[in-house]
Amino acid sequence: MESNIVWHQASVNKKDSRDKNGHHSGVIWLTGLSGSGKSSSANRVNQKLFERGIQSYILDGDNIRHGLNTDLGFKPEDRKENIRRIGEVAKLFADSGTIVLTAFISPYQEDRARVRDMFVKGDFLEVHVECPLSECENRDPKGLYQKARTGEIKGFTGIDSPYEAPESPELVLQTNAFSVDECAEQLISFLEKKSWL
Ligand SMILES: Nc1ncnc2c1ncn2[C@@H]1O[C@H](COP(=O)(O)OS(=O)(=O)O)[C@@H](OP(=O)(O)O)[C@H]1O
Ligand SMILES: Nc1ncnc2c1ncn2[C@@H]1O[C@H](COP(=O)(O)OP(=O)(O)O)[C@@H](O)[C@H]1O
Repeated sequence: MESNIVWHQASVNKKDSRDKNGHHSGVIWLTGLSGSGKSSSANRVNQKLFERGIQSYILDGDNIRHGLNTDLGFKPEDRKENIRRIGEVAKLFADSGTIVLTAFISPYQEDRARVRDMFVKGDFLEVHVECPLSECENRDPKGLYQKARTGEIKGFTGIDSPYEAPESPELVLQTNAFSVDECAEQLISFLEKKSWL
C-alpha cells in the first residue's frame, strides 16, 4: 500500500448518518447458487424497505460485472477479487448510513469471512439463499445451467466449480419452500428482531 497516504477523518460520521436516517446500517450478504433467488429476494426486500422510507441499496453480481468489475471473470482469483471489491463498496454504503443488500454467488467461505472481518460485529449479516442444485437447474432463468452442462460455459458454480455453503449464516432463506414474498418477510422480520429497523 502507498505509505504517503493519510486517512482523512470525515466531519459527518456513520453514527450521524444513522441518526439522520433513523435506522441501523450494514450489509445483508446474500450468498447462494445461480438461480437460487438472490436477486429476486434482494429486490423484494429493497422494495419493502423503500416503502417504509428506509435508506437501502442493492449491489447485484450481474450488474456490477457490467461496470466496476468488468475486468473480472470467473476463475477463483477473479471471484476472490470480485468479492473483495464488493466488500469495500458495501462498507462505504454502510458508512453512509445505508442498508446494503448484496447478491453475489460468493462461493468461497474464505472470501466471505474476509468481508465479514471488515465490519464491526453485527453489521454483517450472512444470508444463505438456499435452494437445491436440481431446483436451480430446473429454474435456469438465464439458460446458463444448460450451457454449463453442454460445456459451452466452463467453471460454472455447482457444475464444475465449487459452492461452499455457509457453515453458520445469520439466516437461511429456503426458496424452494417459500415464495419470494415470504422469504422477503422472513428477512425483514429478522432485521426487526436485530433492531436494524
Ligand atoms: N462460470 C460461472 N459461474 C457462475 N456464474 C456465472 C458464470 N458465468 C456467468 N455467470 C453469471 O454471473 C453471475 C454470478 O456473478 P457473481 O459476481 O455473483 O459471481 S461470484 O460471486 O464472483 O462467484 C451469475 O448470476 P446469478 O445467476 O444471478 O447468480 C451468472 O448469471
Ligand atoms: N422464494 C423464492 N425466492 C427467490 N426466487 C424464487 C423463489 N421462488 C422461486 N423463485 C424464482 O427463482 C428464480 C431465481 O432467480 P434469481 O433471483 O435471478 O436468482 P439468482 O439471483 O440467485 O441467480 C426466479 O425466477 C424466481 O422467480
